[in-house]
Amino acid sequence: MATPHSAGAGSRAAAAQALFMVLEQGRSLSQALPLVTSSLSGRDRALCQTLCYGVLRFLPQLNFVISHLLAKPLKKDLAILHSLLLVGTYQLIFLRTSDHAAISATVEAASLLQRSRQKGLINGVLRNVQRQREQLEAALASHDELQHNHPRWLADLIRSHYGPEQAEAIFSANNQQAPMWLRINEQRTDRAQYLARLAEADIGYHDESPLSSAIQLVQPVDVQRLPGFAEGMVSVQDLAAQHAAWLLNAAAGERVLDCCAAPGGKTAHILERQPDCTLIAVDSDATRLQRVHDNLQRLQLNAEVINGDAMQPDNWWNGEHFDRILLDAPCSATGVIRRHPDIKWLRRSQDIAVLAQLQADILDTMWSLLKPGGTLLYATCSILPAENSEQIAAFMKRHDDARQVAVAPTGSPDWQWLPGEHAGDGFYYAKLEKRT
Ligand SMILES: C[S@@+](CC[C@H](N)C(=O)[O-])C[C@H]1O[C@@H](n2cnc3c(N)ncnc32)[C@H](O)[C@@H]1O
Repeated sequence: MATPHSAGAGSRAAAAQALFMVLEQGRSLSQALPLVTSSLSGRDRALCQTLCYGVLRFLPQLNFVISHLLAKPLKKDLAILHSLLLVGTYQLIFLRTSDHAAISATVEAASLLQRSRQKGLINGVLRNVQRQREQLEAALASHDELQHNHPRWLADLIRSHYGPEQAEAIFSANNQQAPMWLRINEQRTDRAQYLARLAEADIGYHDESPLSSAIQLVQPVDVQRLPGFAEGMVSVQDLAAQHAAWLLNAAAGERVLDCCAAPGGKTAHILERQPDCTLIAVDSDATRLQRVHDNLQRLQLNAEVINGDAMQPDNWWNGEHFDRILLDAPCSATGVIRRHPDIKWLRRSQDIAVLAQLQADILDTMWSLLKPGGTLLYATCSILPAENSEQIAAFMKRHDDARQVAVAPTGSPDWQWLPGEHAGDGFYYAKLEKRT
């Protein structure tokens, strides 16, 4: 990574590099960002992150503007400059950074990216964005299909299931910055005490919450600023995700399996709610499992953590059936696009059927590990019916020993939570009981 030599140029160059990795190499933004920001100051790192999230939220509109202003598309070997133009255009149209700062730092970033010869091109396009801003904004507003900023296949899928009005609300929620939700460790503190500590630390919060454990902050803050974070008083976890442990409702003395557990947000919450159960946490990704260990250690909780494939239980299961199983299945993550806007551009339409098959296979395997009378909670952070309601309907047809139990406050047997609802992420829950 080049070192910054003009105010803010480093953050623009790093953002272009991260976007290149996402858009051209198919890496996730959370993998790409640490690779390009290590030499940046805290402020530049934050700006780089803002630029990447913003560009990925509004990519189709930014591409429209750039294609309007370039005589012909850039050659493949100049793709990094396309990313840099996205960064510059985003600042001028969406961030309203001062034009001078946005243009000069972005042009300077071309040198950091070893593309000094193309500084004139970057400068020319960005000056045209500046000059033609009003016409460009009017052109953007007149294109209906550019408004949602989602890939066509995903927009069509969401519209076909939810209808045009609800689809618009989903698109809009997906393109907004997600709020920060805290989960207090109710073994160590209670809501009133922790709210008082937040007030002392001058961290703003919203009073209302559907769960005693969940607190929505007014503004995201660095976790290190959260009172008692290092001592395990509190974790960061979305409101919708916090419902998993409440719905699973493990009792003292029960054997509980958290399948697909990493990085361990729900594992820890199950234990915070019920420290006297025997909890086994399984995940096939050894790297992500390290975070389960870290979380449990920070929160001073105990679980048996196993690196194993959910579909090969013979390799890790001792044959004792479980009273409760949480299956937080691998999924399209279409419910958490507001936290991971790269999902829109990394996911392909053909992935959905593959994921649905994987979920069905894991679900069937987990069902065989459940005691008669036991409960399995199926969860995804998806909003697509193929992974959710249709998945469970197909499961019910395959298993005549299964019964669906009310899971939503409405008494409904499944719960599709949409992004932005109660300020939470998009999530799905279904609770299945095994007949005795
Ligand atoms: C949605 S994430 C789980 C999030 C986690 N429950 C939490 O709350 O922090 C899905 C997880 O499934 C794991 N996974 C995918 N395929 C698996 C398999 N065949 N066996 C076990 N784990 C698997 C992935 O490694 C990933 O960590």
